[in-house]
Amino acid sequence: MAAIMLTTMNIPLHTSVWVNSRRKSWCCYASLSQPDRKEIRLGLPSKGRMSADTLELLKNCQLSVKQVNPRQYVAEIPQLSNLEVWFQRPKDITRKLLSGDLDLGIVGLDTFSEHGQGSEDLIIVHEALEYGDCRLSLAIPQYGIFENVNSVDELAKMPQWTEEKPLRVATGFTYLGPKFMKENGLKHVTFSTADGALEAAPAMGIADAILDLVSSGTTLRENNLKEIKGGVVLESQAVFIASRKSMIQRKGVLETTHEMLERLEAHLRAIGQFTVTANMRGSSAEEVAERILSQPSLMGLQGPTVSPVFCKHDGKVTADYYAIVICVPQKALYKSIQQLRAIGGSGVLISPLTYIFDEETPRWRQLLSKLGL
Ligand SMILES: Nc1ncnc2c1ncn2[C@@H]1O[C@H](COP(=O)(O)OP(=O)(O)OP(=O)(O)O)[C@@H](O)[C@H]1O
Ligand SMILES: O=P(O)(O)OC[C@H]1O[C@H](OP(=O)(O)OP(=O)(O)O)[C@H](O)[C@@H]1O
Ligand SMILES: [Mg+2]
Repeated sequence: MAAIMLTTMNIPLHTSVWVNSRRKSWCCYASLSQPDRKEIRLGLPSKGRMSADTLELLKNCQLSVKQVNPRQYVAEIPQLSNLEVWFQRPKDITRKLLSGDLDLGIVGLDTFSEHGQGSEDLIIVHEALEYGDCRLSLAIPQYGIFENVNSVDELAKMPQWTEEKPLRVATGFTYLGPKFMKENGLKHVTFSTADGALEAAPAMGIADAILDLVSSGTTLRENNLKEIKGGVVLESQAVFIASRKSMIQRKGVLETTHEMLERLEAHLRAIGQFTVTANMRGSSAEEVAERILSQPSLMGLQGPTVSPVFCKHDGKVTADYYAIVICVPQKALYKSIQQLRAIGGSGVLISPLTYIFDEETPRWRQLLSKLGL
């Protein structure tokens, strides 16, 4: 941790550092992009829903975060040299990427969209880390004047909303909320905000509608609220984000981004995929391959690997059997086994795949082109 302590103590004299004891995080109003900082900084969610799943994902990518104790906000990933992990609230991760105090981060797309506010300096490097699924959705009461209102259009057409008496919406999403209402033709709207338990606002008479995150829908139902057609502002899951400036200007950030992206993609691509090996009698590798390719569930990622199994008969080495290896998604597994058997496959072995490394990750190309490189 010596390097990290050095960074903290290296803050220039003109910097004002303030400690917010309630949130136990510190912010730095110094030179925003910190050009002299040598370490690469990755922001990860400090607590809440995203935290454990983020650490689990990185562990599965062989990027385990080493945290000395859970109350410490800084850690490291030994596989990634010169990288500091800073645990922060998701919204602060986005803000600190914008200010240049972090270079990389993992947050929900909802937080990214709300607090990133479309900034060109923030880039989504991987848009689907496959956890933290939820949607930002508009909800209204199931009762009273809303009983027969089931879509945003119907809500917009209600005669009740006027300049003097606008639709009152409670939300923590004060950037995305107004933007969505404007785009959907809701002219007379006012917003109020709160940090949590927004679902109580309509029953308390504070708001007519709420705009909040929904995953199971239980909280809405328990509070007699309903989602409406056209009311989903965005579908969210965890995303890997980076600062454009950092990737271009700060030494090592682009390389670290590449390594993380490769590992993330290799792991995520392998989820739910299995390698299937089997033996098959045949006259040649091509003939066996043709039989396999005649079955729709046996195509594999790039067609089957077919290798001869050599035996010695009467002093002569021949290949009567072929070993085949294919990659099959879990949902097609049983069908694949049936199809393999139908074409003469025997001794079928199945094992889960851990990583699939492609020649080049498709997202890496996209990233380079976004960066103009
Ligand atoms: N049902 C859900 N409700 C809220 N967030 C969800 C839900 N399902 C997934 N998420 C994801 O988890 C994130 C919330 O994580 P967390 O609770 O750590 O932060 P937070 O509540 O925004 O932080 P804070 O406590 O500072 O408000 C959301 O931004 C979203 O991406
Ligand atoms: O659709 P569901 O599965 O019911 O989840 C949605 C609820 O979860 C979140 O609240 P959280 O638990 O973070 O509490 P808070 O609103 O007080 O922050 C969100 O703000 C919703 O209220
Ligand atoms: Mg919360």
